[in-house]
Amino acid sequence: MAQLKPILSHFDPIIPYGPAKFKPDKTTAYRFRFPPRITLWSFLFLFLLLLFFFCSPPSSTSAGKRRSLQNTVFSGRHRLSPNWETKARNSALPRSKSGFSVLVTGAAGFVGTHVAIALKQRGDGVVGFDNFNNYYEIGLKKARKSLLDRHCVFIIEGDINDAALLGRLFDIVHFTHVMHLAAQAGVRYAMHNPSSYIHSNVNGFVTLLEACKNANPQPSIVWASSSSVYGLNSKVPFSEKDRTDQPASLYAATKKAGEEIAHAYNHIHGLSITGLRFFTVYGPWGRPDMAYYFFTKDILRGKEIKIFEGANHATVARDFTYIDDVVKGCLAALDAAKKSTGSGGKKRGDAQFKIYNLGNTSPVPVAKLVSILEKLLKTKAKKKVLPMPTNGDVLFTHANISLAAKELGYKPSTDLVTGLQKFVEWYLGYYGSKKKSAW
Ligand SMILES: O=C(O)[C@H]1O[C@H](OP(=O)(O)OP(=O)(O)OC[C@H]2O[C@@H](n3ccc(=O)[nH]c3=O)[C@H](O)[C@@H]2O)[C@H](O)[C@@H](O)[C@@H]1O
Repeated sequence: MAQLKPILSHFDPIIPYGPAKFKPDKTTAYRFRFPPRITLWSFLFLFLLLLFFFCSPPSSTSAGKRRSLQNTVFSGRHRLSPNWETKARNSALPRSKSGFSVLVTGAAGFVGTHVAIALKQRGDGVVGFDNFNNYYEIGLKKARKSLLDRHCVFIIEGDINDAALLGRLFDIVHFTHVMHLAAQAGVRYAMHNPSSYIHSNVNGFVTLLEACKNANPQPSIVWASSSSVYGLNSKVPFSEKDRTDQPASLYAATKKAGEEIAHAYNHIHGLSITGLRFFTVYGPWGRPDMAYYFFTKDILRGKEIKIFEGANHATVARDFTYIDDVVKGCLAALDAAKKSTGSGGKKRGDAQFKIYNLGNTSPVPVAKLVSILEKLLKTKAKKKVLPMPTNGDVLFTHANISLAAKELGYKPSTDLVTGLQKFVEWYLGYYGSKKKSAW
């Protein structure tokens, strides 16, 4: 019985352990009948059964515990397809012996979809992982999933906070690499839903790193940090050596926290970790919460768009980076990632720790972005110039990419006009083919 107390207390801390001081009121007391003997025996049997269930020792290996997930159809709030394990194993198989086996988190997201397809196309095995949350239209995420299906990339619907599911996944697939792109993105949304940033970018990241740490073999990790970590840094172009201790948004703060957490896991557990600071990535299959995307939608609808400017009419500019260039940077970072050194959750030697900027090195004012869109859409925008709200935005971003160029061979080659042209073509095709007008 001594063992039972803490277990029961876990389930219902209100249940008292000592004899209950239960005083039946008179109305119930007079109706009370002593139960028949058969009922008493049934209760006793049930009680012993429960006692056996709760007191039986837990499986000695974490793998044993996870095995119980094998036949689970639901994990958290997510629905797993009945044969998800077989599908994941198959999808993770590289075409050649030297190919990677990569887990791509956030695979139904913008960058995740592109990276997963690029990896598959070059012969690597890929398993996608995404929680399909409703931060923006789920229909777009489902459409990206269909695209992944067509490229034979299997995607698990799960949350990176689901430690049991991740543990089970790492048991059945020995991933060589993890491309971690699942995150709560968006700079301004952090004002509305701050906890979602902590949930995904801090808790979720730690849960994933724990799973990687415990995996045998440990995978090498490449993950998406953000240009926003430079915050109020005014030294341009932004170099990886510049200060990143002045975040201007909670989003930036959680990405910066991610970089520090990654360092701790690298230092303690021997995980090989590479962080990539993305600079305003745009392109086909992009994110509807980003300015270039909703500007396109609003220009076509004839709806007013707001163009922010700094104090004294200072220009607001971004180092917009085209998706194909970022994908090349991601793949190069995976290729350059050295192996993790830990095993059995313990560090066996120093492991690689890297951070790279992946930008375009040519900032463009937001007003210029709008004029390019106007030309491509052959429609005049209804513009309203407003002071930049103090909700997390920074005035400008500009990447110094010499480190990524030197160590990854990273060389962005798409200018904003070319990239936006590809985006607009995709946008018109995607929403046009849905037969219902998006504008
Ligand atoms: O590079 C990054 O690290 C970040 O890039 C983007 O953040 P942001 O550059 O702010 O991109 P948008 O939200 O698309 O904004 C682009 C520009 O348009 C401006 N803007 C935005 C909205 C608006 O109504 N008007 C307007 O002028 C913003 O001030 C900003 O200068 C992404 O949303 C982040 O998830 C990402 O991490």
